Amino acid sequence: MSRSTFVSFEGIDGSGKSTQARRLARRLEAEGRDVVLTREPGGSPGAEDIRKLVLEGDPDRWSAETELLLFTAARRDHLERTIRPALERGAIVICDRFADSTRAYQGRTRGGLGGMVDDLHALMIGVEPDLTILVDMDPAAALARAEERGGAELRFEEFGLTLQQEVRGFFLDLAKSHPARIRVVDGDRPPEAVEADIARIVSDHLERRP
Ligand SMILES: Nc1ncnc2c1ncn2[C@@H]1O[C@H](COP(=O)(O)OP(=O)(O)OP(=O)(O)O)[C@@H](O)[C@H]1O
Ligand SMILES: Cc1cn([C@H]2C[C@H](O)[C@@H](COP(=O)(O)O)O2)c(=O)[nH]c1=O
Repeated sequence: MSRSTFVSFEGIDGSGKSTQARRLARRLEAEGRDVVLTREPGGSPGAEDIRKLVLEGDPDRWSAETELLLFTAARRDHLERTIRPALERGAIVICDRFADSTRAYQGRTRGGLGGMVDDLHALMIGVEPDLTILVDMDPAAALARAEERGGAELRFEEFGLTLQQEVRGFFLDLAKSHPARIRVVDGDRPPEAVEADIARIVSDHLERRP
């Protein structure tokens, strides 16, 4: 019987995904569980190289289609080298962004390549998280946080608030159509309060898994 679980975090830039993914990993490790904390794009040596190609430098370097292929190539390598081996040994994988980010950014708001995103996912990835935590918050507040943090991704600046609002709306719609997998958490609260909600959702999920 497999005890593996695949949890992803999604949300707009600056919403607190990485903070909460780290907190969840620490909490589960403290319970003595085997946890792999990873991220996308990235999470394997090859995928981290692709991350640099796609996120750094001139944002117009790649067409929308090429960018989609790069994100998909990174995910395939990440899946083969990090996610699948961890799940096969029964670990809990916590991934900061996964395929819902491609659906949002390349599929809708940036690339408008929805059909191609779905086809490539079916052909090359074929895996969905068991549970997705959508950290939801107002984009203006998230931008203020990211600016305070410093070193905000170039992509965030390029997108601007209108696009982040669209991404937020897309994620919320996706959550409505996948209520069993995607759980929405209000990210605009102190980190401890957000963490407590996520801990409750994850521990319910772990108790109920087959
Ligand atoms: N609940 C919170 N309240 C206030 N500040 C927060 C909260 N959660 C995270 N932060 C701070 O906001 C900034 C962005 O957080 P974080 O990097 O976790 O977001 P993210 O969603 O992973 O961002 P990105 O997608 O841009 O990488 C960091 O400086 C972090 O310390
Ligand atoms: C996985 C994935 C990510 N993106 C975008 C979303 C963000 O703007 C950056 C990643 O930055 P983060 O600080 O690591 O959150 O990349 C995307 O457009 N498509 C994807 O599939």
